[in-house]
Amino acid sequence: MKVIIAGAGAMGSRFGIMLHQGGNDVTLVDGWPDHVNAIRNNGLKANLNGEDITVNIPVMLQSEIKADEKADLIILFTKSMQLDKMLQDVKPLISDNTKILCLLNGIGHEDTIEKYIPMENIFIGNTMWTAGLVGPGQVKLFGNGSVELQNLGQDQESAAQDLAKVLSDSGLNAKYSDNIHYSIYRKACVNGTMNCLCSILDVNMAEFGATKPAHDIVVTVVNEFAAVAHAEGVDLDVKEVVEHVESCFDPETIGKHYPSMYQDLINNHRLTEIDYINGAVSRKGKKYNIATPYCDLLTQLIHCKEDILGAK
Ligand SMILES: NC(=O)C1=CN([C@@H]2O[C@H](COP(=O)(O)OP(=O)(O)OC[C@H]3O[C@@H](n4cnc5c(N)ncnc54)[C@H](OP(=O)(O)O)[C@@H]3O)[C@@H](O)[C@H]2O)C=CC1
Ligand SMILES: CC(C)(CO)C(=O)C(=O)O
Repeated sequence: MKVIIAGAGAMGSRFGIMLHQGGNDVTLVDGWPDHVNAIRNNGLKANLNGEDITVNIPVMLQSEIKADEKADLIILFTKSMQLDKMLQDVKPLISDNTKILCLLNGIGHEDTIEKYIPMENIFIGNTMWTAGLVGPGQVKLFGNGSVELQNLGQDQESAAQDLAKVLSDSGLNAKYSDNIHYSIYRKACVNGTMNCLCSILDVNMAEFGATKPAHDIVVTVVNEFAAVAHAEGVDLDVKEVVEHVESCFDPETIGKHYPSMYQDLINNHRLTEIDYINGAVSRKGKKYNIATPYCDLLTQLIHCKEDILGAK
């Protein structure tokens, strides 16, 4: 299958490597010249569960995209803020049959994708895989993960099942979800707690989980997400979601991971996706007249930290 990874940072590199190793014809597309040049000149270097590997995968800058080769599948892995621009740039690679899979963290990306792609070709989901960008052309990948996905268009369930199989055949452990909006809110609860709190407190997920107030904070934030989700017709099982969030504390699984927001803000002084996670819940709370004080404060604290660190 001809797969384009649109946004080949940490996660795009992980999916690119695994799909390439699984026998797919993968091309990476990214907007960061140093990263693209490093991969082109030296291969994509990864520390995969402790083993150093180099993988040679074709790579191009968004500005180098040509219309001569159409993709079967485009996996979107930009940061939320870059999604619209990436969709505009990959247009030449899209035919009537090209499927688009969005696995970004955050809520509401389908509103952006629908502007460019017909509904029957859109598939959305989320992932518990992790990845870290060490520097241009270099990633660190450890632990296990999973993917959940579903079709947005009607009558596309079998296409979504096929897509899950393509990912699973490459070890990505993907499942069809019959209620992807539930799964997306459930994952957003993980990001709405772990990403901002680890960044503010300067800790990894296991270290946050070991603090006494961690459980109460997680419960309060998840309840705010659940209230807003309910107003949108998605009924979260709060107890189950809290358990899912707290499973990330385990140092034997992904507890030692510093969430992607930490990597952006603390390591690289880059702007964060907070407005698509807790910030989205705050905005929706205002729309539905639901109080979301923890999400409001966490969003503002992350914006304070972006200002303090001069994030760009
Ligand atoms: N990392 C993780 O463990 C996980 C991340 N996610 C989600 O996946 C999506 C992609 O995240 P992730 O792979 O972490 O994103 P990355 O920050 O690693 O990469 C995203 C893009 O940011 C740009 N970029 C990153 N670092 C630099 C830098 N130092 N200098 C210049 N440009 C840079 C590059 O694009 P450009 O130059 O075009 O701006 C890159 O394609 C997000 O929605 C994230 O929340 C989901 C699960 C886990
Ligand atoms: C790994 C995980 C689940 C942590 O919140 C994540 O999605 C991220 O790092 O953004």
